[in-house]
Amino acid sequence: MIQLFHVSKYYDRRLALADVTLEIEKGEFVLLMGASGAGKSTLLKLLIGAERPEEGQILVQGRSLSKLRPSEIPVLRRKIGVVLQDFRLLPKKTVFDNVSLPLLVQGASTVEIRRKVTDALRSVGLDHKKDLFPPGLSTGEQQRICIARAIVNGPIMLLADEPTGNLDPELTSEIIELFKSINARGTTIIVATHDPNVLAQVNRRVIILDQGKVVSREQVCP
Ligand SMILES: Nc1ncnc2c1ncn2[C@@H]1O[C@H](COP(=O)(O)OP(=O)(O)OP(=O)(O)O)[C@@H](O)[C@H]1O
Repeated sequence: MIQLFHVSKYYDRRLALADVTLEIEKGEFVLLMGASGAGKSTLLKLLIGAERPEEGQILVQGRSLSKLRPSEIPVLRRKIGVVLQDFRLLPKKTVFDNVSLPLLVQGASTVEIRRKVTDALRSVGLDHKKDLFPPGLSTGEQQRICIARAIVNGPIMLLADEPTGNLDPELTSEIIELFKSINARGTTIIVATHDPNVLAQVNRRVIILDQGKVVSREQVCP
């Protein structure tokens, strides 16, 4: 699904990722851990084509990202759902409209939008809140809406950057359970976090970054 070969990324002359080589299989649920500044977000940005490496090669489904034409980047993005710590929901749009945004951008039909948004909202258990506005929802619910928005396109992989950063341990558990159920349906999931609560609940492979280098890529437990 994802292969990185000797990938290095610099911001100006500052090294953010150093000679990273790793592989993530289809259907894996991987945690990306490391201290602040270790390079977790940078790695996720490289995978969605938001940043480009100065050295090395990144393949997603066997295709080299460096060989994608600019017009192909949006096609790649459609295959990848992204969940961030700060929700970035539009406060004046309903839950339904927020989740439908990625489909609207692609010019999906009204019928397709209704079907896919309803499915995504059901997956996160919030279809009954579709007509509400984000400020009227709890923090955990807002994060679940973000997850619905990220999966509405049926992505091949879901990348989450500190998705539980604003949540208490109970809500963190809810979100992790949701990721597990999405992963069980076949979506590859990569979660960047330094939250030990996430590590405690996700007994899967952990890739640890330290100052831009991969220092461990253990299979913690199947
Ligand atoms: N746009 C940028 N311009 C310059 N330097 C950057 C930029 N983005 C990240 N960096 C630097 O690159 C390094 C890696 O940052 P990155 O955000 O990937 O780390 P992180 O592990 O995600 O950290 P955090 O957990 O705090 O989000 C850091 O030294 C950071 O200061």
